[in-house]
Amino acid sequence: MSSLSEVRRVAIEAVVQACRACRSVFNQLVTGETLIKSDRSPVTVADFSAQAVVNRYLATHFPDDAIIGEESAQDLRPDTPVAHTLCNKVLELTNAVLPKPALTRTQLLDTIDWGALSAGRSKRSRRHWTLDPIDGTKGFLRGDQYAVCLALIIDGQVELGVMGCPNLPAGSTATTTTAQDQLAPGFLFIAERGRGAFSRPVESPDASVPIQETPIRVSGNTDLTQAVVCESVEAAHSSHSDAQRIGQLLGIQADPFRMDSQCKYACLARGEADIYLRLPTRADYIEKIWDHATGSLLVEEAGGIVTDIYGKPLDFSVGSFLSRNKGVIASSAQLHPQVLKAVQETLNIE
Ligand SMILES: Nc1ncnc2c1ncn2[C@@H]1O[C@H](COP(=O)(O)O)[C@@H](OP(=O)(O)O)[C@H]1O
Ligand SMILES: [Mg+2]
Ligand SMILES: [Mg+2]
Ligand SMILES: [Mg+2]
Repeated sequence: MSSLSEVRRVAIEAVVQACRACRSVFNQLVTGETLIKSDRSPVTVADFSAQAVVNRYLATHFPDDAIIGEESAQDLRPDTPVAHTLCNKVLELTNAVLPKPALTRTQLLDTIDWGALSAGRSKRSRRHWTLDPIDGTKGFLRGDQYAVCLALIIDGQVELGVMGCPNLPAGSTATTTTAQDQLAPGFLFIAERGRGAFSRPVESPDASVPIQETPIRVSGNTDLTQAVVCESVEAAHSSHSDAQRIGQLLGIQADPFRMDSQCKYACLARGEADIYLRLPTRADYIEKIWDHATGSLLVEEAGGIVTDIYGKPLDFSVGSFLSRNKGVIASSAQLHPQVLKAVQETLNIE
């Protein structure tokens, strides 16, 4: 079994290289490089490539570990010109960042599907990874925020989280990304259970200078009137109207800070926002583990609390879905009881 420091090192390297693949595609994404999945959500060549990159690192270093990743290679496998073009683009992007030897087409497809192809392992193993190769694909397509999110789960608990946020500026709650932000290195966040949460640039502007990690903490603000609430840009992912009513009840003055992806958890963890609300828009939607595993550990290790709208901790022990939870409320430990009370009053939860 590898040491935790080796696991941490590989996870960081995998996320850094996946961020590199995402960045390289962003400025050149053209029609035909995005697909609409059966649930009507988008997926791009960068999502596939980032999943291939991270899975390749994990499969090479930890061949016995199971992986639950968001994407599947199903749409790249058909013997059609569209699938071939897409697959070739993913292959080019992936091989540009992975160490040699280059993957073949078949190896690429099997690497993307590594988690599913080796699913038997997850039943036997106490530990598995979960990966969202691009969380916030809609943000990525708009040129706004997105995050490459990798987490290690052992016995149903998230033990390690690494989040790459290539477009995230330093300490600004601006919702749109400037051309300058896209040129900056962005931020990478690391959380280890019991060992704290840290921030560093995704890459060093100067390869000869070692990258420094800085510990991060949630905000110490206890004045709700001054609190900043963050929520999804997409109203379909979190109810903006319920959040507005909750904000009024709490006396919050500022407009919500809307941002795509788990960058919201990162902004909370580094004290830039005070509250993250993810309020159900449909009774039948169940959150996926890869949308929350990394971000929730980051906030907890930065001193915050993450629960669902019932006040229950997120339960990562039941497969790919957070089927025992509904919505998310995250904030500093001081603010959480008041926020939870306001959420429950507004949503008529007994
Ligand atoms: N009805 C819904 N409610 C909550 N989350 C949803 C949703 N439909 C899709 N999502 C998830 O919302 C994620 C993006 O979150 P956010 O709005 O915070 O950026 C998507 O991740 P991907 O972008 O990885 O597909 C997707 O999994
Ligand atoms: Mg998606
Ligand atoms: Mg996601
Ligand atoms: Mg995704």
